[in-house]
Amino acid sequence: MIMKSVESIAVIGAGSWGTALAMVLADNGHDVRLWGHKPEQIDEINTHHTNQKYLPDITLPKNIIGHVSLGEAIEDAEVLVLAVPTKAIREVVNKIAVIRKDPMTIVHVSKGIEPNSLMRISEMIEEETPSHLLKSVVVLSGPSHAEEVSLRQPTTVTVSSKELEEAERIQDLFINQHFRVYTNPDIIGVEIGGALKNIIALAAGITDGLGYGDNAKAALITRGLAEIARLGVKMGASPLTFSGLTGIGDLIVTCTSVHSRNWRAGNLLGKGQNLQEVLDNMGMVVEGVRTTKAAHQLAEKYQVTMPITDVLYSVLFENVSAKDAVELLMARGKTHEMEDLTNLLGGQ
Ligand SMILES: NC(=O)C1=CN([C@@H]2O[C@H](COP(=O)(O)OP(=O)(O)OC[C@H]3O[C@@H](n4cnc5c(N)ncnc54)[C@H](OP(=O)(O)O)[C@@H]3O)[C@@H](O)[C@H]2O)C=CC1
Ligand SMILES: O=C(CO)COP(=O)(O)O
Repeated sequence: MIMKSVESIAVIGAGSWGTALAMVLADNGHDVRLWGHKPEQIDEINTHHTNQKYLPDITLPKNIIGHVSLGEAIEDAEVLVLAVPTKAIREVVNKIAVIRKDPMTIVHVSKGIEPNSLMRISEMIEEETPSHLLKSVVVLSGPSHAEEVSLRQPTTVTVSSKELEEAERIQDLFINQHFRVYTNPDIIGVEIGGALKNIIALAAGITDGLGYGDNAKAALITRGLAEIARLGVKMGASPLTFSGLTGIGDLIVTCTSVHSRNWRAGNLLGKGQNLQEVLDNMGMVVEGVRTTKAAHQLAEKYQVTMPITDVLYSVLFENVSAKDAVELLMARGKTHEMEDLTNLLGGQ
């Protein structure tokens, strides 16, 4: 039994992931305030202890208190868990910065890269928060579908921060017998792996939707990992991070699960629906679409070859058909699987 001190924690964003993480923190005995911007949803959370739109048929612990007032939610909470889609991060952090008086630790759990600025989420948070208000930024990431976490099924994640002690402190807040939390000092690798796996999950959904099989999916996962790592290392990440939970781990869970919104969106695209139709019907965030735009720009900036990202970009934004995209990938010029052959051959 792990003994924990009780903290007041504000979870900002009452969608699937914010609600599931609020449950983990509430199970650990913390005083959890869950902020959402829809009064009827917060009323449902406080009255019925449910969040039917995002986690149907799950009963929430009674120590999760819903708030529509951001000021009330973050008051006295030294740790804030940001669980909104990447495109809402700046807006929400701005609102917090206006209200907040004391320094805070922000834990973000979102998986995306901002197009054009090409910033990781921790960088966006740092840019939007006055330095006297920001104690530290921690990212929590890894193979973790909210649907399974809310059922208290075994799950492993990683936390990372520029300050190891802060990551360890957040590890302590979340860890329990169902939810195992590791630390990793490589914040660049953790954020890049979490964001870019959504691109590959969209592609895996597409090949499933087209009727291709396990060979295609295994190819996407392994070659997807290769291009994510290639970019990540150029951006300053450790190559080892991509063989961990936030790299291959998250790729596996997202490319192979019907829980994944990115996989589901890709699947519908593969079956012939158009992007707008798919996104309109999803009702939840599909991060991989914007991140494909950002990764396409990153590949250009860092001069990295990212064939899967490139063909997915052409499907999403240039009207190339899914079937043609797969043919384009298969018809690429021949190449070596491992890029650094000299190292593999022992320096010969
Ligand atoms: N779901 C999962 O299993 C996991 C998700 N993640 C990541 O977590 C992040 C959040 O995803 P998830 O919770 O699943 O997404 P959902 O679509 O389930 O929920 C998003 C929540 O954010 C709210 N929101 C959106 N825009 C704003 C805004 N401008 N201001 C305030 N609230 C806003 C939505 O409100 P509304 O209801 O009004 O739309 C909703 O409550 C994503 O980056 C995702 O990649 C990471 C790991 C697992
Ligand atoms: O990141 C996730 C699981 O680790 C959730 O993926 P989706 O956003 O595709 O549902």
